[in-house]
Amino acid sequence: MTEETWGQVKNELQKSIGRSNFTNWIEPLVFRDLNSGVATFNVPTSFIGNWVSRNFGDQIRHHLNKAGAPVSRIEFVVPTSAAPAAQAGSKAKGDSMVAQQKPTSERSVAKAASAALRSDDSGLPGAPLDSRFTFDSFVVGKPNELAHAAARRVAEGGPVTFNPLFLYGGVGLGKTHLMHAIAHELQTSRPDLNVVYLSAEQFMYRFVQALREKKMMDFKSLFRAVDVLMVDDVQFIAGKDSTQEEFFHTFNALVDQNKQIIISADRAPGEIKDLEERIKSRLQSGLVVDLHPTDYELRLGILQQKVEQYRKQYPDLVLAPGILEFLAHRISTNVRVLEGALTRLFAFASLVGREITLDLAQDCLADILRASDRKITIEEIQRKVSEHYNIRLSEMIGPKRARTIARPRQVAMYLSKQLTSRSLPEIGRRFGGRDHTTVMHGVKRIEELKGHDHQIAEDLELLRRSLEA
Ligand SMILES: Nc1ncnc2c1ncn2[C@@H]1O[C@H](COP(=O)(O)OP(=O)(O)OP(=O)(O)O)[C@@H](O)[C@H]1O
Repeated sequence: MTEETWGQVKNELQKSIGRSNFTNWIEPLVFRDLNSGVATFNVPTSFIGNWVSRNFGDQIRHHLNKAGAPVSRIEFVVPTSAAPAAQAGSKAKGDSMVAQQKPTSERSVAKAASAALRSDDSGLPGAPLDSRFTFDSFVVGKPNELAHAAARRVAEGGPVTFNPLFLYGGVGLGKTHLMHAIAHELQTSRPDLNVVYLSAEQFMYRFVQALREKKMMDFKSLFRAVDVLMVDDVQFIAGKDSTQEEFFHTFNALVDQNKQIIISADRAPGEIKDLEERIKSRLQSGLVVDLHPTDYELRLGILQQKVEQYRKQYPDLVLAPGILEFLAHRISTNVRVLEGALTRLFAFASLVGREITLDLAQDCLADILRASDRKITIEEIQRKVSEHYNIRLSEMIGPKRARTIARPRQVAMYLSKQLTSRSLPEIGRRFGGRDHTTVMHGVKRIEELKGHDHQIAEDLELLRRSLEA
């Protein structure tokens, strides 16, 4: 990749993210080199690197690939001579921040936070939205239909019926996408509303900054003037006592004014460790919906949609039959990985000017395919089995011995033994600390039943297929 390509990409980025974002976040990046698919940029501070990685990483990669640079990952490096600055937290989506600097001081957190506050034109506390995350580009399938329907309802901007809307699910399953989609929709249909989206991490930075600069009143009034507040990845504030406290007050103030709140996390409120009980119960008081792991059909739908998008720019793209089915089958980790695989495949094919065949896909995605080799977890088994028999997950691992609970529990134990490499004691531990002999007994019982009880045999087959999908 040349300086010129980066120049072109910068022009594209300016169009898609707006001038202010561009000046704050993209202009400070200095292209260093491109090696084995990794594009490296110098950044003045790790805060900027983390922010860019989180908020614009996918877009930068997308435009680089479009401009013909085969980039699968982006790294941001703070040159050692640069002054130490803030660490914006460790979570960088896909792309990474290579920190070559001293640890964070509180002062630098405050500095970083003030950069964050300046990040939008309006002076409001929101973070930038990704223009690609809309309802139109969100593919709906069984695993996410409820979350999608709830998000749609909130996006209508009508009277607040459930508050908060709490969306949870594993990495890369579309929580951020749905939240941005709600924000886009509301910005168009209800421009009068003050809609604010930010991550829990950003909430904390702003809070810390306000404390240090003795501007708590400003902070409070800024957040209390919001009509719709969306906080992404709320698990981040677990264990951070004063941030939790402030979050709780903000939350209550907004709910009291009947303002809509939307929260996301990687797990259900009750399962977030080190989160105060009163916050957990507040978070549970509205509608809690989860995004289930993708199934084969949803993955295929997402891939088809991405190809359609891509075809608009590259009408000559030739895909051999069965490629998308192959990818949907083999890459079941998360949607981000699936998208990354497709982007890499397109970039590679356009670089070498070849049709995308199964061989090419296997070759160019070998590492992703290896890493995605399906690993079924006991938690997934417990969840699927509870759903199948319509019992609660807590009952599955709880003490009840009634047949209606004990049988599904034994089925889940049996499947855990069959489909994972966990030992009997390990399985016992995951089932509410049961002894390995209990697990052994459960597994044997199901083996026996399977031989003559058709219903059980059918249940097992169905569950196995859905777990391996
Ligand atoms: N149903 C879907 N249709 C289309 N794209 C999707 C869908 N689900 C996820 N994606 C895409 O997958 C990528 C990851 O999604 P997103 O960032 O929303 O995940 P997340 O649940 O917020 O993950 P994390 O826990 O890492 O924050 C995005 O590019 C998003 O557009």
